This record gives sequence, structure tokens and C-alpha cells, in this order.
Amino acid sequence: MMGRGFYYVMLVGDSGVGKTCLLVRFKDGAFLAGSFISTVGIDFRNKVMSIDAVKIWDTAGQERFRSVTHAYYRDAHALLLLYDVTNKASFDNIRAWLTEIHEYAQQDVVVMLLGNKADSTHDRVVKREEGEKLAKEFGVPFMETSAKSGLNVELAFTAVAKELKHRTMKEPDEPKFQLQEYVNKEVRTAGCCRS
Ligand SMILES: Nc1nc2c(ncn2[C@@H]2O[C@H](COP(=O)(O)OP(=O)(O)OP(=O)(O)O)[C@@H](O)[C@H]2O)c(=O)[nH]1
Repeated sequence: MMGRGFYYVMLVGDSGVGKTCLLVRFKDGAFLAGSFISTVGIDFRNKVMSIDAVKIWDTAGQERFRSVTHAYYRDAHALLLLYDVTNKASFDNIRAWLTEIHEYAQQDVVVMLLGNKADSTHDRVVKREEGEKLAKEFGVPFMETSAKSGLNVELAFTAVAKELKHRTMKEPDEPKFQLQEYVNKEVRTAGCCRS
């Protein structure tokens, strides 16, 4: 499955949570203000980029195009699942997204939950602890991100890349890469001096 020399990392989550901005931020190290081109259906933005042998897709969050994106789950090696900390519905929908992932994605897919827009202190409606709790319940790593400030953006992508690379290139006696531990060690908290 991973013999093709690259991995597919797909960004999923409700419309407007910041999938494109996160990807752009990671790719260009810059935040694009204003709304970005909305991802639509079959005109699947094939924002494929090569970084550390990882290819990344960004896909639509719109309900009406779900059936289109189902097919793409199968090829994804990792999924960055986003909600928006200023949008409660996007957080509540994470359960539905996880159910969908469970149904359509490969069994060993790497999933990471991201609470995006962590820079929005005034508009925040989802606490970091709530994200942590949900992630724990589903056994997936979690961090808050900001495409605007750059908080943990690099980390989200590199942690997934490390996990995927390790799975394929691991020497037999090498210890397993601990994704959760790595994330815990490297993660920055919104508003913290270190971010
Ligand atoms: N404050 C803040 N705003 C953000 C952040 N990320 C994205 N936004 C804003 O949120 C809006 C939606 O961002 P997009 O990246 O287009 O969201 P998307 O998830 O790709 O949306 P679809 O393409 O419709 O699925 C834009 O107006 C962005 O400027 C962030 O980290 N902080």
C-alpha cells in the first residue's frame, strides 16, 4: 500500500474550518486573509504538494459532496480532521466525521484531530479541554492550530509525516514511533509564550 513513494494526507472537516488556509500556511508559511476559494465537489482541489515524501490533499467539507469524497478516503494514508474553535457545530460534527472515516478510510489510516483558529480568543466557543477529551475518547492525537498565527501548523503535518515514514522505513529492532508522545512534547498552547 505504501510502496508508491508518497503518502496521501487529506484535510477533512466542515466547510469554513480553515482546511485550505492551514494547507496554504504550511506550504507557504503565510496566512491568506479573507475567504479562500471554496472547495467544491468533483472539482476537487488537488492541492498536491511534495514535502518530506508526503502528498497532501485538501477536500471539501460540504455535505452535498460527501459521496464524492468517500472515494478519496480509500487512498488516504492520513487524515487531518479539523474543527473550528469558534464554531460549535463544526466541533459537534467531528463525531460524524469520525464515523465516516471509520466506514470509508483504510483501517490503519493515521488520524489527527485539529482545533483550528486557536488565535481567535474572543470568539472561541470550544475549549481546548473539550477537544482533548473528544480526541482521547476516539484515541486520536489532538492539537489546536492556527492558520493565522502559524501555531502548530508545521507540527501537525510533520508529526503525521514522521508517523507514516516510520511505519514504512522502520528497522525491525527500532522502537515504534510514538505519535502521541511526540505531539505532547512538541505541541504549543494558544496564547502561550512559546508559540
Ligand atoms: N482567525 C482565523 N481565521 C481563519 C483561520 N483559518 C482559516 N480562517 C478563516 O476561515 C475562513 C475559511 O477558511 P478556509 O481555509 O477557506 O476553510 P475551508 O475549510 O477550506 O472551507 P471549504 O473550502 O469551504 O471547505 C477564511 O475566511 C479564513 O480566513 C485561523 O487559523 N484563524
